[in-house]
Amino acid sequence: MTDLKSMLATWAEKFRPHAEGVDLPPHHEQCLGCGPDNPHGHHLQVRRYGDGVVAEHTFDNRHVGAPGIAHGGAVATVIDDLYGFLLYLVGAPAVTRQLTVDYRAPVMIGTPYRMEAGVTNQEGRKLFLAASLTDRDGFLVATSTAVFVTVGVDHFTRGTQ
Ligand SMILES: CCCCCCCCCC(=O)SCCNC(=O)CCNC(=O)[C@H](O)C(C)(C)COP(=O)(O)OP(=O)(O)OC[C@H]1O[C@@H](n2cnc3c(N)ncnc32)[C@H](O)[C@@H]1OP(=O)(O)O
Repeated sequence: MTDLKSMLATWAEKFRPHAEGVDLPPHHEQCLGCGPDNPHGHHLQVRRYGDGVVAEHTFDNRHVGAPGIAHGGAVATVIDDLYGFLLYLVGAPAVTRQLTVDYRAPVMIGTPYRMEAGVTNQEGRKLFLAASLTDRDGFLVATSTAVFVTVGVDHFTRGTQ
């Protein structure tokens, strides 16, 4: 279980400007999307790309739904986590309030995809986000939108005592 205090201790290093092209730090070691120590996780590696973020990702047999095809929930998980890296650029923690995925074509197991995400609008605490998943030929296989709402540290401490 990730210790909340140690996660918070890393925030100053995370929620700050990051250089273009450099790997962004995982949310925490056990994060389902990006944690390097989670054996069930996706181990997503994400870089800053202009005002957005980008990742190359390949789903494996742990994430299969229909034979040979990534489970839609696994795809949504990775997109949701990709959005979480935009928060470093925004400079504030936030959580997913709404997530939509338009599955335009099957996401194949063992096939590398490029994922991009960016902030389309910000209104008060609301962050409006968008993402896409394309194959090596640039064919669009999925698009997504999300609303994240910024929260204070108390959001993460609630229910942990
Ligand atoms: C940071 C380190 C970790 C990062 C990891 C990132 C990757 C993973 C991301 C996740 O998986 S997060 C986990 C899944 N999400 C949650 O557990 C969130 C559960 N929901 C909540 O805790 C609350 O609903 C939430 C904190 C999001 C909002 O509750 P609040 O009571 O603080 O706010 P409120 O409901 O009043 O909404 C705030 C504003 O957003 C607006 N809003 C809410 N839902 C909306 C929506 N769907 N569309 C547009 N606007 C929306 C709402 O109208 C309002 O606008 P105004 O401020 O203008 O009045």
